[in-house]
Amino acid sequence: MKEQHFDLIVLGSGPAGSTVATKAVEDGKSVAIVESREYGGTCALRGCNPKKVYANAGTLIDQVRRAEGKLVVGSESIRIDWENLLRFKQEFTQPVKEERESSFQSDGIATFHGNATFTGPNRLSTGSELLSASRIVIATGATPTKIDVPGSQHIRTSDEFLELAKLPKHVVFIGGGYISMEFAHVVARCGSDVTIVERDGSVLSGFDPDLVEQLTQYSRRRGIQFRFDATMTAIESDAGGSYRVQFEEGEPIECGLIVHGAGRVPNINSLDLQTGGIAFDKDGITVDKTLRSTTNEHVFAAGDCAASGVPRLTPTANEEARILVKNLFSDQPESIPDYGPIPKVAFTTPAIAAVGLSEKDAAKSFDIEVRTEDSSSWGSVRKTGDVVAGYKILVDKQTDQVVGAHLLGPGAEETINLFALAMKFELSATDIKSTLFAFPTYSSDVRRML
Ligand SMILES: Cc1cc2nc3c(=O)[nH]c(=O)nc-3n(C[C@H](O)[C@H](O)[C@H](O)COP(=O)(O)OP(=O)(O)OC[C@H]3O[C@@H](n4cnc5c(N)ncnc54)[C@H](O)[C@@H]3O)c2cc1C
Ligand SMILES: NC(=O)c1ccc[n+]([C@@H]2O[C@H](COP(=O)([O-])OP(=O)(O)OC[C@H]3O[C@@H](n4cnc5c(N)ncnc54)[C@H](O)[C@@H]3O)[C@@H](O)[C@H]2O)c1
Repeated sequence: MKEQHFDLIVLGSGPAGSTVATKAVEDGKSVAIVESREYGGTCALRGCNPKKVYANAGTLIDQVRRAEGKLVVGSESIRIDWENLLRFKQEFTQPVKEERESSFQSDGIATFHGNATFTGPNRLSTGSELLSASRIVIATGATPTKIDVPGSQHIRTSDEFLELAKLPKHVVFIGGGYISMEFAHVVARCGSDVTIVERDGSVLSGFDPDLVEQLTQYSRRRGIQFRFDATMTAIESDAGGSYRVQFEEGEPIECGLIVHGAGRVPNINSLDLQTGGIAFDKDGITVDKTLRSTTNEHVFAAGDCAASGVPRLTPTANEEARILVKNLFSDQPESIPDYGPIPKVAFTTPAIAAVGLSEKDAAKSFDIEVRTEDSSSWGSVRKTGDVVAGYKILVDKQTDQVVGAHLLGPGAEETINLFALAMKFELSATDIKSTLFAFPTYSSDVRRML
């Protein structure tokens, strides 16, 4: 088989890989991209975007039901039609699958299909082609962590959940992180029973514990059940298509579907990194600050598969790709990602959001003032019907700067970006409070929070 040579080969066509390939070809490099599944990556096909279609349905139903007898009447007849929702979601994902590869090709990028594996420090096989390049970027994303219990083959991934044609009567989510909480809020609004099984004592560990507790109570009122401190021991299936989840302690749970929400790990196992001389550990490909492999000068990594120490999210993948392109062909790579404070949002209904330090970490480094309140009774929130809301803003007393912002409630997913902006550009709490915001909006509540 004849080997094809390029200036750059990119592995993976998610946010990180796509940005790198497109920018490098604009800079006049010969570029190839290899994708093992459909072109488009997780965010566009199996993550952020399709997930948000589902979350929007949950939020819409919730808004209408909460507004019953106040803003609207007759909401009892409104429901989510799962098959219809699936079709609507496919309107967003289907064109990506079809258009992304042809868009690369029209940009002059050579596209390959297959699971890339290293056959040398700068050589790869796609299974049917041999490729080499002076630079290789690994952007292969993340994959669900292995759950090691008998019967684990019955656990469906989030990819499969997003393609589900019919929603069963009872869904169990394993793990209480982003994926489970976001999907559970939709499933509950569809009228199915939902149980979240979490090995720790609470859900959403990256968010403010007090706001998480408020959200957990509210989720219970919306029909979501929680099984905390749970150790799953086995999954049994019966011929009728139902499952029984067994635990070390407590009653088993019968259900029609079990979904994986127990975390994702770098998707690097099938790359044969040893043959490529590329160091890695459980956090992913070992990279220096410029995102170059610490052991192979031809190789860089970005996004979910790189051990860059930041949350595995689309904005961080994009930032890494932007920086990595500057370093790829430089004799002395020196650009480093400017992540700034990274906002995080779980798209539950309502959303929970955070940026900057947690209260615990902030108290270690600063003399902080904690401004916090249950804001469920504030006018902006009450106008939408009965819902939960709260905030916790951490202000450094010495500089008057916000070092952490934590929000729960309607609009939290948007308002958190104001705090990210203010923190990145070191505005003081007084600066933010002195800014006029359009009223009545959720963001105008920020002045009251400060
Ligand atoms: C259900 C879900 C919801 C999410 N929601 C959000 C959200 O709301 N906001 C947010 O910021 N983030 C969200 N994320 C995370 C976000 O999707 C990822 O952080 C982001 O996609 C990472 O981009 P990436 O380019 O590193 O990897 P990916 O987008 O995962 O792309 C990697 C690509 O590499 C391909 N690949 C893998 N191995 C090989 C190989 N050996 N050879 C060739 N190709 C290979 C894969 O098929 C894939 O297409 C969500 C994730 C999931 C699963
Ligand atoms: N809105 C968003 O930005 C968003 C949404 C979805 C996914 N994501 C990304 O995808 C990643 C994966 O999401 P996720 O929800 O799978 O993971 P997660 O890391 O958010 O949460 C995993 C949870 O599962 C628990 N757990 C692990 N093993 C378990 C077991 N055997 N039994 C019971 N509980 C167990 C953990 O204690 C943890 O609470 C996220 O970390 C994030 O990077 C982001």
